Amino acid sequence: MASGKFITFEGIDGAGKSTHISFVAELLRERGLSVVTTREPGGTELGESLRNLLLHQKMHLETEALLMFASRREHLAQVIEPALARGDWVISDRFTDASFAYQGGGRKLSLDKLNALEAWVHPHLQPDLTLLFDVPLEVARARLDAERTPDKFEQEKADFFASTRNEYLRRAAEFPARFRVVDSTRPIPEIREELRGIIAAL
Ligand SMILES: Nc1ncnc2c1ncn2[C@@H]1O[C@H](COP(=O)(O)OP(=O)(O)OP(=O)(O)O)[C@@H](O)[C@H]1O
Ligand SMILES: Cc1cn([C@H]2C[C@H](O)[C@@H](COP(=O)(O)O)O2)c(=O)[nH]c1=O
Repeated sequence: MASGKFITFEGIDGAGKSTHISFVAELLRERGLSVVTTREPGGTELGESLRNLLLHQKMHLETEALLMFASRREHLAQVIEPALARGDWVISDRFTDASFAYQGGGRKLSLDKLNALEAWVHPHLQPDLTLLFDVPLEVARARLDAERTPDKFEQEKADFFASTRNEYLRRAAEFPARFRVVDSTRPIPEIREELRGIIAAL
């Protein structure tokens, strides 16, 4: 049996990543693949409870990072690892790059601590492909403002998102074999064409 692959979607809030998840899942299903879509923080019953705390309650930045990785540990054990072992493909709306970008870049938690948590929680697993939906802050903010009541992260100021975006781009440059940076300022159909090409190449 062909082994499944692990694809993650990343970007600052409002970049447009969630818009494309069902499209990519459908592209894979059209090829006869079994696909699991999930998200972080969340993806399990415990993870969704942690998500509610993480998105709405103020906490120390290290508590925030630890809870992100606690949610991830449960997610890996209950959802991601069993799916990959079955040969399914897994698409996750955010994974560990978000911790580096938000807790590391945005909140300035040391990268050493994040590297240690990553090495503890998933020493041997990395996504096969990470799609980074990249937009300037103003574009992301305008998309969010049009939409919903902001959560704890979405209420952060522009410099937080500038640092978050920079850390995402820094990681994309550090791991070019895994990342594809998608210019998400373009119209949705244009982005979909690019995604079609990326998935075909995978
Ligand atoms: N390329 C695009 N052009 C115009 N609008 C877009 C584009 N992509 C997404 N949008 C719109 O922007 C809004 C935010 O998109 P989406 O929910 O996909 O963002 P997101 O990156 O997943 O945000 P979050 O991480 O906060 O959930 C939605 O209203 C969506 O329809
Ligand atoms: C996995 C993860 C997420 N976050 C932040 C990023 C977003 O602001 C929220 C999740 O909301 P979304 O609508 O699903 O994008 O959580 C984070 O700070 N650190 C993480 O590891």
